[in-house]
Amino acid sequence: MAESRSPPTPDKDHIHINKKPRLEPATDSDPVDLVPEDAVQDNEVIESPSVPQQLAKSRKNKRKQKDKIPAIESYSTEDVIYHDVKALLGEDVVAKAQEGEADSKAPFERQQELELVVSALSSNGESLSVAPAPYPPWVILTPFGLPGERIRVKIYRNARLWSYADLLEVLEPNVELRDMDRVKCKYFGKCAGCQFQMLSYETQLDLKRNVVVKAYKNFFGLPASAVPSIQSTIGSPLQYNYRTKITPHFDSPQRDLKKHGRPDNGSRPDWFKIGFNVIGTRHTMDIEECPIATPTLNHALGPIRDNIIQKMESYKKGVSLLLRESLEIPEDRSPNPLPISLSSDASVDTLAAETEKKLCVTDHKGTIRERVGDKLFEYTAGSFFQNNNSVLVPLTDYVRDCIFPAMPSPSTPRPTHLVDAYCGSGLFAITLSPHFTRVTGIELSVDSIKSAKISANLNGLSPENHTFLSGDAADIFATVTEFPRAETALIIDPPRKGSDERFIDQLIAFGAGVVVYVSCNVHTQARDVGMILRKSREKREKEGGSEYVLESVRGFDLFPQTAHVESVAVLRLVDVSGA
Ligand SMILES: C[S@@+](CC[C@H](N)C(=O)[O-])C[C@H]1O[C@@H](n2cnc3c(N)ncnc32)[C@H](O)[C@@H]1O
Repeated sequence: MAESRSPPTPDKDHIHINKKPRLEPATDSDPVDLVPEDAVQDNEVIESPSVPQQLAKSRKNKRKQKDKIPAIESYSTEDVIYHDVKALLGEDVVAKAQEGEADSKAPFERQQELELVVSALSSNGESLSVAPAPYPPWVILTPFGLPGERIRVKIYRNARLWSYADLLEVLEPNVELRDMDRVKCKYFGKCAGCQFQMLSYETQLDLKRNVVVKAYKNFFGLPASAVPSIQSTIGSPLQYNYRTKITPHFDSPQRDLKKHGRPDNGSRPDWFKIGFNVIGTRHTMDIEECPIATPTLNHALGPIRDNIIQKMESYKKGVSLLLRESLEIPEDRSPNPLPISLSSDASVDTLAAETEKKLCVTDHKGTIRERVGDKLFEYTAGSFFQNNNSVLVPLTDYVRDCIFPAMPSPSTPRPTHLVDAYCGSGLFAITLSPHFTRVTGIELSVDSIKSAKISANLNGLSPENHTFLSGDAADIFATVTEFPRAETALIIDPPRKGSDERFIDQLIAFGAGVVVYVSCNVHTQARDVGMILRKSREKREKEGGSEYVLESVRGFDLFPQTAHVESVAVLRLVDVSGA
């Protein structure tokens, strides 16, 4: 899951919002080649020149564009798109285009309008369409299009081998996939938060499975035979009203206040927008409610917005707000009593959880209390915690079941010790603690480690058997030398960039019996899992003994209605000598 584990959601944190460039979709790094938004009017009608005219015109800009298009960083969003584009155009075609440097010669002008037929969806959720003849091999990425649909788009940026476009119109919808009656949000199609509201939930889960399949195909680095069949994606119990944290933002109102003043009746002027980004841009759109956020947050949003509008003059800079749901914390800080009906029936749990009083915390330093099954967590509002509470019991139960399979092989020892690397506020360490005699977690954020210790105490876990250390994940191995290695389960849950070689080298040297790798970025997960398997084999070939095998990989849906997928990979140390 992520340093900010969030997928490309409405709440991309930024405090000062002065520039308004175009954004690359779902990028991990800073956007590049940004077009000043003011230059592009959404409803501007551009007359399309003929194809030869367009090609001639674009030649003029070729050199300029090439200089501006940066190299693709491995495992970045662009790298993921590049692999999707390669699959669509064909490796040979791409190699040829790269040889002749045709990959940087975009055949389109910005703002050019085109009609396209969508071929596939990218791993980031945009539609992919191949430019029709006589254009050279080129792909156009457009949000909200679906495979098989005929769409009208407007190009807004060119990259190597592909261009980004806005969707203007769906000319022929794919009625098997698209049902606009499913859409619950009036901002859908413009807001950057959700991509999939028009799809059935089953289709969303299938698409996410496909993202995992492609990630292990493109980024694993070992033969496909080392990857078991990717299992179906496990869904979220709540598919709307699940987000327990949102961060709407607004720009500094000062310039517009000077220019336009404000309405006498104190209402919000049209130019002052409090909300999330318009897709593909850093323009803020005004959002009064967000159907994927919890009712508590939506309820709080209205008064928070009203208050900001009243005090508008006092904001000298843009602000990123924080709205985070919390259980009410008793004055004596005692644990909240368990809901009456915690049971194996998830719907009953949901009802029970709904009976607990919730409130919205807006102070980054405020304390959040959250329940996951029968465990309580306390953490600082501004620090990392998963944003979909409804899926946390299924997720932690699933990780538990992977560690303790229903039918373990007789030669596999039962884990008794748990190491939770990148533990955050101790989600896995604390929820799984009843199944282990010793638990230890490590985490870079001192604040989160403090929270993990507080939460351990809140749940009555003894500090002797439950230790939490702040530091780099790789340092954990030196502190657990007395843990029985074959009986140790290791959970890894790094940020989006994945783990690193130093950690993986020590993981291999330590040799925990089972490793569960949870990740909000399946592409870096695939890379790291490939590295673990390769290094483990090298060690076994040199020293003998056991080697890790990849037992299972499956997606988890932490963010319904968006293209984001969490992935859980399970590796077990097995004696392969007889194999
Ligand atoms: C995706 S979060 C997972 C947290 C936790 N497992 C959970 O689910 O709540 C990743 C965590 O890794 C931490 N982190 C990042 N780099 C790290 C490192 N080198 N060593 C230890 N922790 C790190 C971040 O602070 C963050 O809390």
